[in-house]
Amino acid sequence: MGNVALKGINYETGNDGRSRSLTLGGDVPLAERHVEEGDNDSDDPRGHGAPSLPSQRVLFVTSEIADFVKVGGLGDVSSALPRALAAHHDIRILIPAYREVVASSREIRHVGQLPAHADLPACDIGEMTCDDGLIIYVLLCPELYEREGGPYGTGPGGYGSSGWEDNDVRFARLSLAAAEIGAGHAGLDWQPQLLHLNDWACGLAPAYLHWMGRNVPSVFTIHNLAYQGLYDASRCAALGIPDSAFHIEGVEYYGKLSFMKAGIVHASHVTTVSATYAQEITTPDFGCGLEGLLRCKAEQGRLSGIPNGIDDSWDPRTDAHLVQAFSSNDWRGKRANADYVRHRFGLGPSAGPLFAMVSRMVHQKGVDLVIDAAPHIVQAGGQLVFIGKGERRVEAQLDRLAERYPGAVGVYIGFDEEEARCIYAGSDFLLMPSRFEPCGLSQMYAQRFGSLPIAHRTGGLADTIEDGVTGFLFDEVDLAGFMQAIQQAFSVYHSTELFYAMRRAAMTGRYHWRQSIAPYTQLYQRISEEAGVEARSSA
Ligand SMILES: Nc1ncnc2c1ncn2[C@@H]1O[C@H](COP(=O)(O)OP(=O)(O)O[C@H]2O[C@H](CO)[C@@H](O)[C@H](O)[C@H]2O)[C@@H](O)[C@H]1O
Repeated sequence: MGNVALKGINYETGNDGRSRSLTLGGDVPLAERHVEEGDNDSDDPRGHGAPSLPSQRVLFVTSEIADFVKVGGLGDVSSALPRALAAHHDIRILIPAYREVVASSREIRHVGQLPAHADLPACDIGEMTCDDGLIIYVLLCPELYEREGGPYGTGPGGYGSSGWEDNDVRFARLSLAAAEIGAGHAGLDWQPQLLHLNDWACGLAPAYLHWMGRNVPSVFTIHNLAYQGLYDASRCAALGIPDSAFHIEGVEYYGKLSFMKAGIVHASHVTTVSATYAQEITTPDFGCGLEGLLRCKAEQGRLSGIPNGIDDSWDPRTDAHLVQAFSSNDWRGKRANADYVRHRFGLGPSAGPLFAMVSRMVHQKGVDLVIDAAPHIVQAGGQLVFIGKGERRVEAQLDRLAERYPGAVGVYIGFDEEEARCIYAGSDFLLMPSRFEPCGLSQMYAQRFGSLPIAHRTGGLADTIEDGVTGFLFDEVDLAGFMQAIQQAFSVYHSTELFYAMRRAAMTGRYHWRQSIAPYTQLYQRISEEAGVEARSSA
């Protein structure tokens, strides 16, 4: 057995070359992990401790889904979470019929129709069935959704509401369609018992149900509170929002109409995607002006955090996107991916660590800090690759960085899932100094692929990274704090045994969607029972 230590962490190597354990301070086990390949998933398809509660008919409403259109993490969640929940529920999805959806080779059967309402046009509902049986309802309205460009606009809008000029109409139409399906008004032969709505683009759905006088329970999940869907108050009439709703207890946010606030106010329950972010958004630093309302929801027991997971496709042993598969028993594939990434990004061969950033390039993600840290990383013998899309100014800064450090910094401005997977697989460290991070999927993907995240201790990053065990966390979002964590990463990198122990620990992270089935099932059950009680008492 070997034994090395860094900052209070003792590391023991097992004789069999497979079992490892990490302890803090040498005494108290912080995380004892027996690293066996393949032990990270439960055999129980219904999930860890999934309760034997009744199955529900759920309509999962989203503005992006990785099967067709993905801007960021919401696309991944929309593709994976309903599939995990389908083990226990009759769950179907509603998305706008974007150009990519209509152009896909899947058959779309027309199954429903919705009339115009205020300035929201009439539309049809199509149904498509995925290979795995998942049913997706698509909202057919070519004038709103069939366009060249992203789901929110052509620019660096991210989840923003300010991309396409008619985004208020586009996503009010989606919200109203969800409400109409929920109310049984769409002519479908299927009616959900509850709606599961995601982010600002679906925020008006529970509000429309409320204005219709329909008691359909709903979960509203906040993936990112910073994007709120704010519009001029004068747009209310066009969107079919009653005048009486425009007040501080309703959809008004400092004189504007807020889709996000509508969802929070009117949904039966609000969730967000990690326990820490659920707490953070009740404070002024993270609440984006909605902290008072969210605190109130929390006090009523109507705000909770259910962490995201990752799906089976993120497995370095089987991922066909990788240059070569690998596992914690065989690192040759990891090295082959690193060679590919270095070549692909024009970097020279190096014995130093490869740092990566895979991200929407926006202020939230702290890319400015990474740009400031880059010269220090290069000077210390590291290399850096960036893949991302976002604010034009940031993209230009990244291009300049690559020009300044040829052979040491590589940049790809764009979105490419396959390259992103190779980068997770090939890199040694993932940089994620996010100012806030509701959950974050990238750090989980990186861990799974043996790349240690270096991240700000916030939101889901704080919940999914064990500092010094499965990655590195720093407390203040400033260059000094970030650099300290980077320096720690360098010293771990040069302490080979510890580095490989951390890699192995990171790769066994138990972040699977199956773990979300039980908490969502309990929540669905609770809000359905409450809605039933309410209906009986008002009958
Ligand atoms: N250029 C590129 N090419 C290819 N892939 C790229 C890419 N840029 C980013 N990605 C991918 O986009 C996804 C990003 O997901 P994250 O959850 O990390 O952040 P995001 O801020 O988008 O999500 C928001 O919603 C999710 C879901 O709830 C929360 O986890 C998160 O905290 C919140 O900010 C990952 O799958 C990543 O690999």
